[in-house]
Amino acid sequence: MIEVNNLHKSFIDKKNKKNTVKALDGLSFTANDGEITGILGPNGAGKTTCLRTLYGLLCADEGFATIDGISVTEKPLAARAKLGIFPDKFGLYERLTAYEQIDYFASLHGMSGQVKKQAIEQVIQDLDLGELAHRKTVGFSQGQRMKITLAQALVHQPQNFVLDEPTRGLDVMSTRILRNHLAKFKAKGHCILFSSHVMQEVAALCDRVIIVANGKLAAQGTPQELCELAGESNLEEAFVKLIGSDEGVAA
Ligand SMILES: Nc1ncnc2c1ncn2[C@@H]1O[C@H](COP(=O)(O)OP(=O)(O)OP(=O)(O)O)[C@@H](O)[C@H]1O
Repeated sequence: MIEVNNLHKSFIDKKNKKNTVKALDGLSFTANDGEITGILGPNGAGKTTCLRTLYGLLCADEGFATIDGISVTEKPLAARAKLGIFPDKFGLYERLTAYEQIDYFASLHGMSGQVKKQAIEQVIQDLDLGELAHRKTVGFSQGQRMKITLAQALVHQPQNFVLDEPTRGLDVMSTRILRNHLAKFKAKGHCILFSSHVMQEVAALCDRVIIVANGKLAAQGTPQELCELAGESNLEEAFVKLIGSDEGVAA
């Protein structure tokens, strides 16, 4: 379970240090086990800032976040051990093979010996990476890169999984593979939190949707509840009504 409580984060404009940008302004929500929770918001709403705070890349000015009850600031390593991360920007070490890349991340999570070997083989099998496993990752397609990133996020079998716009740049087949995996993790009782501004994806996948605008919670509920709340028949119209603008909306 992931809990975000009253998160505040401002950035100082590097050119004009008197200017600050408020990225998070008291954001709170919970993402439960056995559910896919979507963070939906227009460009600049604070989605990535929130997720970066969860995985310890940013430190909130105020408020706190916990992963399975563990504070991400007080016990960052213990919190990270419970978390698989699919970040907004991902790179592969192109001199390594896919297997070596996954192995490296498994080692970073403290795995070793036979346990590590079995975990790598399991994730390679689960994500159908057999043919790619011993190729160097240089030249991998976007979908292949996505799968390796997914494998390195999952190799330590985390209970919670955070993804920042995971389907960007993916074709239909890769998007379907990713969606199927998210549905499988959900069925096994994992907590999945992902950000998006693609309405169809959120409506199709999410049990609950957190709508963020200007760094705050604008509304939350099932896609159906949000439509009812806004008095609209589809999530896109409901979203526009609930945030009071159509800026940054992707259909
Ligand atoms: N390192 C930074 N320095 C300055 N401003 C930042 C920084 N990171 C984020 N911001 C600002 O904080 C606000 C929230 O940005 P964030 O990337 O969290 O939004 P987002 O909801 O993920 O947007 P998008 O959908 O466009 O990816 C924006 O105004 C952004 O310009």
